[in-house]
Amino acid sequence: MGDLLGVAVLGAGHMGADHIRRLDQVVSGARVAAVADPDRARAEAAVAGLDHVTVHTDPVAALDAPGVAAVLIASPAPAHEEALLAAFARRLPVLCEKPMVPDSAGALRIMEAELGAGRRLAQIGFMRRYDAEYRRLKALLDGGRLGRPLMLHCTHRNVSSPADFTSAMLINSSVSHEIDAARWLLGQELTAVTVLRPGPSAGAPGGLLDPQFALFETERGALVDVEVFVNCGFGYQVRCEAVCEAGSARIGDEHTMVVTTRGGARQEVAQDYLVRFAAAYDREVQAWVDATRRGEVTGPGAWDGYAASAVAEAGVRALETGQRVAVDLAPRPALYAGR
Ligand SMILES: NC(=O)C1=CN([C@@H]2O[C@H](COP(=O)(O)OP(=O)(O)OC[C@H]3O[C@@H](n4cnc5c(N)ncnc54)[C@H](O)[C@@H]3O)[C@@H](O)[C@H]2O)C=CC1
Ligand SMILES: O=C1[C@@H](O)[C@H](O)[C@@H](O)[C@H](O)[C@H]1O
Repeated sequence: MGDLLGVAVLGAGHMGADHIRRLDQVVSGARVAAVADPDRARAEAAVAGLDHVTVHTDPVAALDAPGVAAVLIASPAPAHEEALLAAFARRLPVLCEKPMVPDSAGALRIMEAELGAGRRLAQIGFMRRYDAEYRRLKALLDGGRLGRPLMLHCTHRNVSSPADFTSAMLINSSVSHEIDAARWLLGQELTAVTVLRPGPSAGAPGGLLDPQFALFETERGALVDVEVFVNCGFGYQVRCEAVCEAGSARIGDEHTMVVTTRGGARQEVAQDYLVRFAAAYDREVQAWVDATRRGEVTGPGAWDGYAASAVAEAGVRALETGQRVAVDLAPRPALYAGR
């Protein structure tokens, strides 16, 4: 047990509990050493049957628990900044669920703290970079066979949204995935955003502006559009089509079983991200554990978390004002060069 990476998991809700199961049963080289959740019963339930795990209601106490050498943050986004800063103060490497923080000022504080630590410590949970389909698309675009990418058409649908979901969260929680994926796929920063919305769906909880349609501009003239619809009621659908000068490529069509019976065929549709992206989360956490054990950070980092927060913040302003909003990105520190 001594040579396994001891991980403190902060937050034992949907993602935290799933990551605890993953660390315990799927990933090699790590173990859950501590868990923290203000809801103690939830934390205890998430680690039931695991040995040598301490349970805390205070996340900072979990960082100081015996055997903790790394941290996985799966608390709600407003709690991420405090947890990241506490981890950095202890030089603990972190895998932090997206969004890194909800606002760009908080994201700048995170980068400053990491720069103060003198080395990269944080990986942000943009798991699409570990999804097999997204990786194929990235390799195809990088290979140049399709020519210069002109547009990405993206769809992001959830069956339903959590009770506390706000109209801003369609952008800074849900679309944060497309913001990161577009930056990564195109190798470009996003420079401006416009958000339109049809009349809300009858399926949207009162007051929620759902669906929305975001249009991003990039630094080298590409366009990225995203339909986000978090109470569509019928399926978890995440699609992306790249349209390039010499061809197009599309990922995310249902990749599940097709059952044909007399007179018709029926195709399954995933109902949530834990199913659609199960393998991506597995690869993401294994890659993080492996890199952490080597003393490295190889995945999307604090710069990517910052860029996503800054673009999302502009997107929320675009939603609220109905205007096109330019993204104001700080200069990229040398620590994050080339990523
Ligand atoms: N990568 C992905 O596809 C997904 C990422 N997420 C992200 O994961 C994070 C958690 O989301 P969910 O698990 O869906 O939320 P959740 O609401 O199911 O669970 C959050 C848990 O954190 C606990 N908590 C609240 N404050 C805390 C604190 N200060 N320290 C420790 N725990 C605290 C809550 O009691 C709750 O048990 C969010 O950042 C969210 O954006 C969520 C869903 C999918
Ligand atoms: O990250 C996620 C959630 O937080 C978000 O609320 C969902 O819209 C996304 O599909 C899921 O991947």
